[in-house]
Amino acid sequence: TTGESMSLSVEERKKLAEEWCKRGHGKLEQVIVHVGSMSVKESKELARHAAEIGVDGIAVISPSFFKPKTAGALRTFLQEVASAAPNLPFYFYHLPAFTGVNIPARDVLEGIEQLIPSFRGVKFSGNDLMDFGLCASYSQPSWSLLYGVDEQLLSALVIGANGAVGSTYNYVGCHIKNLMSAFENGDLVQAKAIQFKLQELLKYAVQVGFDVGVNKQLMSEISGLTLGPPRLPVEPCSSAHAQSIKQKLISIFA
Ligand SMILES: CC(=O)N[C@@H]([C@@H](O)[C@H](O)[C@H](O)CO)[C@@H](O)CC(=O)C(=O)O
Repeated sequence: TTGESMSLSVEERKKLAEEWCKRGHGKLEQVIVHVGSMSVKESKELARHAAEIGVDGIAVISPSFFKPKTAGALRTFLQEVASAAPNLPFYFYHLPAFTGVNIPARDVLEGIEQLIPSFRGVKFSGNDLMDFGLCASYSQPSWSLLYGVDEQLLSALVIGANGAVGSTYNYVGCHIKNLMSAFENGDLVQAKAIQFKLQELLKYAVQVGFDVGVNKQLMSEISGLTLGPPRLPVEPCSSAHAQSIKQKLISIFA
């Protein structure tokens, strides 16, 4: 997922983007690199680098230390970053739970297509489905509306999401693909059944403790790949903790 890139150094971020491009070639439909940062200068450097290595798009989260006070200020920040890679599809990444920036995404979109000709959509990771609906009705046909609250995906699909990016899709991705296909085929009974399963899993995970460190350990336990510990201040999660969530997942999605 994207948010974790904020804990990496610029050099690490560049290296990671290069590896994703290299290893994703022929396997992934698209590689979209997050280039947001507290420093607009650093963001522009990452955007230029992303263009050089041939990514398919870039996404940007709002700075969160000195927060933009208005939608206009945030748009100007995004415009400045986009100008460093004007030919790359550009996405605004709305992640209020982590940034603490609660400016409605719809306000950020106002007139953005004039300011950023490469603008191609939003990754919307907020809970506010009215704001998401307003983004969907403002959206242009060529834009992607990627929804990022996994437990609410079906509601967002109804309102206009045409894609999904979320942390749990690292291990329930195949079920979520089925949810999306069921929705496209008008099979709401099946779509709801899958959404309810994911909600049940997340209810359990939140009860026992669920954060980025837990999610990372869970990804390791499920994939069998050693992914390493999270970076401080995120605390590592024990194997036993992740295993209990894995067992729940197996029993729910069996
Ligand atoms: C606030 C948050 O962590 N949102 C997640 C969701 O995938 C979330 O983990 C999931 O819906 C469970 O609540 C993603 O949208 C964001 C994310 O994974 C990231 O970029 O780090």
